[in-house]
Amino acid sequence: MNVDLGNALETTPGLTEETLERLDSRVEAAHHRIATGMANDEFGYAALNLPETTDPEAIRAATDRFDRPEAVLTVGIGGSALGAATLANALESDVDAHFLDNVDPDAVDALLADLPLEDTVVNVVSKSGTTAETLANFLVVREAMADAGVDWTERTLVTTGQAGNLRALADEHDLPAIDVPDGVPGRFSVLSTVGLAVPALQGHDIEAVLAGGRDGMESLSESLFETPAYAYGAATYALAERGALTNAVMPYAESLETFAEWFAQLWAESLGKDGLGQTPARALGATDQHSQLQLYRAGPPDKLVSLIRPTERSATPIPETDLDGLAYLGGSSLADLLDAEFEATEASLAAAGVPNLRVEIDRVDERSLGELLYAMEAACVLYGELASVSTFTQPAVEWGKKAARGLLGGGDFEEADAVADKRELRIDGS
Ligand SMILES: O=P(O)(O)OC[C@H]1O[C@](O)(CO)[C@@H](O)[C@@H]1O
Repeated sequence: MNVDLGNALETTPGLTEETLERLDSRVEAAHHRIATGMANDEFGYAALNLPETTDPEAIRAATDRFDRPEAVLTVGIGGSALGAATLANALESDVDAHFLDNVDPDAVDALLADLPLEDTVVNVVSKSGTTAETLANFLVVREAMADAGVDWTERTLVTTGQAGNLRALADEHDLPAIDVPDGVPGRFSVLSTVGLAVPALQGHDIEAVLAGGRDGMESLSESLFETPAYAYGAATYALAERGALTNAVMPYAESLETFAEWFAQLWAESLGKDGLGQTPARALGATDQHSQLQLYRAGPPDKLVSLIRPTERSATPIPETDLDGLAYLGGSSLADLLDAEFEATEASLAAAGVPNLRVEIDRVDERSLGELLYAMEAACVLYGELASVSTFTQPAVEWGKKAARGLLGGGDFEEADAVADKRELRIDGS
């Protein structure tokens, strides 16, 4: 993996090599804080030890009993789903992976109607074991299994903490249960039991994913000039300090579209604190050149664009044609076209003075994905150290949870009362 900061120099907002040199002394201090946190397995920093502390055999001990199912349905939300979804949606498998990470009844009903429940493993994941969406969806899925004549206790795998409703359920029904790692917030848990059970069920090489994580771990150093993850974290931080309050993450690979969604939680939930943060916008190349690029290039100078691509991809030749004006495409490949568009978009943004960072991985495979995911986690931790925010907590999400629970009669919460006080200014349509 490599990171190229060249298109963030002399842009608006922009950096200089002197800025980065000065920042590197702060990166050194932040690295020592990170290294100490890792050495002591401190809350949050423990996530950066996962390539070493995750035991693939413990995962396989729980998943191997489900001999190559037709499908895996993960019931979880946020970090309990997005890591596994990133890996499942990036890698090919003949085991279909589905994710219920929302409580939209139409979507849930449609998915359950299509799933071969008799040959589906239901993978219920919740660190806390109390998340309303996850537990509600599980109850609905369990009833659908019963209605289909499927013994849910034979088709359900639980990944959860040592306490909580899911742990109690697993104990009561003797379900295969995998422990979530201690001290690791959900958004940092992809390189653990939380993110790797689905790839294991799909037959992917989870040891290679962890090896990629180790590649990222071994690259950590005292200098941003020697560590791609720190280069990315330091540059995004410094650009935010100069006004780039949006980070448009634009992978040029369909297989990395879900990665942008995973990144969005990691970046927003970790860094959005105390009035600070950098809004992750999800985009996809080349598609969003025909959608959001107009804003990125000609809108307010308040953003950076992260352009991500694999350097190796399949070719898919474009047939020769005598169609007027299109002959130039013939004989090239779709890969040639996509890479040309990547480089053209990069140059277009630079020409307009819009800072953009290039992140390249060798290919979209287990090891490269493991390194990319680890690197972005390390980049996020470094950014949080430089910004002096509490990277590993997410207190702001609790208000809404209490309000929703109160509205459903799940307790007496003043937040629910506040919902009733909503100011109205309605304009009614037809
Ligand atoms: O794994 P759990 O405890 O169900 O939490 C799911 C998600 O909800 C959050 O706690 C936010 O509400 C995320 O941080 C987490 O990834």
